[in-house]
Amino acid sequence: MGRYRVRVATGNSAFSGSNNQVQLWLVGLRAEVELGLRLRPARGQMEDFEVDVSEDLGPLQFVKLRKIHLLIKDAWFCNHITVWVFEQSMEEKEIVFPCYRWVEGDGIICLPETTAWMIRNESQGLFQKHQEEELKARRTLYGWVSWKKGIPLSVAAASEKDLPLDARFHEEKKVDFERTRVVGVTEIALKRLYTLLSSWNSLEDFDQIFWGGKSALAKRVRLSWKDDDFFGYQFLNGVNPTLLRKSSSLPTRLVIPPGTEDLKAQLERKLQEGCLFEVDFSLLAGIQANVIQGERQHLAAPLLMLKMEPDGKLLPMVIQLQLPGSDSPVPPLFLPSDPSLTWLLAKAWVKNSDFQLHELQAHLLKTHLMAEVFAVATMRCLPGMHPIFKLLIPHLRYTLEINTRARTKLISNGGFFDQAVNTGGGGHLDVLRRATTCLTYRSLCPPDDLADRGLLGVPSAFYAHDAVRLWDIISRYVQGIVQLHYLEDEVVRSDPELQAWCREITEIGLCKAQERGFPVSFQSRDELCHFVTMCIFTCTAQHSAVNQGQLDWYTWVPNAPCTMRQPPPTTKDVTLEMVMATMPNVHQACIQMTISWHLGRFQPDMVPLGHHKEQYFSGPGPQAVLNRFQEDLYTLEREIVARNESLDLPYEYLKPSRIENSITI
Ligand SMILES: CCCCC/C=C\C[C@@H](/C=C/C=C\CCCCCCC(=O)O)OO
Ligand SMILES: [Fe+2]
Repeated sequence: MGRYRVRVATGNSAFSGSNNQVQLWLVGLRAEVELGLRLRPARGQMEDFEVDVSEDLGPLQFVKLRKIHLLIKDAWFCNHITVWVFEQSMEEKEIVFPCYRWVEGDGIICLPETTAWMIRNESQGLFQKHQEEELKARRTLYGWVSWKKGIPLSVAAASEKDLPLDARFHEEKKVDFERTRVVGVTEIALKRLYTLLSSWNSLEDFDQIFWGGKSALAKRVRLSWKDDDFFGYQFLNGVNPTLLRKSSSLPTRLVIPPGTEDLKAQLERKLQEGCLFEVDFSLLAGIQANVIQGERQHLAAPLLMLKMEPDGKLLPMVIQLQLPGSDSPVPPLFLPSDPSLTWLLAKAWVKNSDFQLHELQAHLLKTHLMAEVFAVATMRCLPGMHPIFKLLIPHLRYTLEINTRARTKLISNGGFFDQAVNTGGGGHLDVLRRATTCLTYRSLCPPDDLADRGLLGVPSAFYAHDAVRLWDIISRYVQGIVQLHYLEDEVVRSDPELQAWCREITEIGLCKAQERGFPVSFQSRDELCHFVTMCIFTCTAQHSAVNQGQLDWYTWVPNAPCTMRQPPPTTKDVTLEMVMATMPNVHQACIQMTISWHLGRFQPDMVPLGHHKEQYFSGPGPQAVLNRFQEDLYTLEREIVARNESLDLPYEYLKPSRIENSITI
């Protein structure tokens, strides 16, 4: 018996309130009581009321709530319920029941109090029963589907409308997203009209559709894209810093034609000096090129060799556009000393190939589709009271919807890839399949990946430096939360939901990825922390590193052409007509610019890394860990700002304030 003050907190997004009435119960260890209230929750409001309860409820474990609709069903977004208990001769005690979900229909929802997971073993199985019922319902809502064979599984939803309400964009996000789509489609139409009667026979003609440049760096790209150091820089710190690797030997595919022995000597010297680097696009070899509006597009599978200069500049040394084969046993090598248009076209072929692997492998597969697997497995295996659910859920916001939209608008039949990309028309799916077969656990963990690629400690590798710093900061955050809940390794080993989650990701979502180093169980807190750090890094920092740069590096189309309309050159006499006949046409270029802006622009409702408002945990321990996380991020922010001040090209994509807390675009 005692007096209780109850606070009902409603979400702040549009339509979060409800005209339906809400009924509440308090459930204690010894009894439960219906509070007899009928409140209509209002958007953004916290509504308090007090009740005297005659029964001895015992320690509160759940709040139960039900929305009652007479005529119209009106979903309610409940943030949380907080209860203060005033009992005789005891000081007031605050108990929080997090929700952060839509309450639909008229079923009863059970909210466990935030520390429930810690006391679940002593509480007569009440929590166990709740967890089982919750997961049973979640497994119905969140199903797996194989969208295309050979790539990670996805959520079972033909379009975003089929997703559960809790996985949908909130109103503000949806309105902004749809508005941007309309703006983009309108811009394409206007540019088509504007260029109908104009010439398209010089590289400067791309200016006709480059309206003002969507960013300062995009304007710089337009001015400097032809420069070799600017070209090389992008493989270190551009929109795709994931392919560059330090050479440990001359690649076997690099067949040196007779008469170019001095090139071989230069390469070997750079190799000995430890400053030879390479980017190999062999993954594209043999991929079927797209046919766009009846016009066959073309693909290459380049190898690019670069040298790291003492001043940190990365300069291209040689480009081989095709793998040696029966029809071309010694493919021509293109050099900086070639005629300027020839060398420019060879570099353009490299950047077109980089566009394919960036968007399909680095961006879509290694961030979006990985995050989707984490999201579906989390919803299917971890109950809301589980500490790893609470740790991860803020980093999974909106990902299922943005990925579902990508499947219906970008990589679908008739989508962006089919309309304007030379791997479109099905080749893009083969690239995804090939990339999936070489998707290792190590490649998703920067300390391992960058060590394997020889990029640790390279002074001008700013992505590499910032990625390792962020990894360490996120790792400390994850360890802080894990150590509060798993006091020894045995607790990890004996957590059935956690082990099921691990298996669901590796064996189901990633289709038996244990062969590629992914774990099928966690034997220690360290193993758990490493994996969860990878999850959060992938959903935040890594996506930021490969998404934001689309706006800066892809809106000046010649710098990263989305398609190539003529075969790669096989001789050195390249004309401007050949270059313009190869580059994307006006329509394709307009589509590329619009999509790059749509995906790379700053999201108005973005939540910066570590600054989500939802409080899934409570008590001083988790709050102290989160506070330390935010402090570490702010320290890194200041470090990056200071470093960037001395750079001609600041590297901004891993500034914590620019990293979104989840993949939402
Ligand atoms: C530029 C190619 C991107 C390839 C896919 C990589 C990552 C997925 C992407 C998500 C996009 C999701 C939806 C975009 C839909 C835009 C459609 C606009 C035009 C239209 O409506 O037809 O990550 O950002
Ligand atoms: Fe993205």
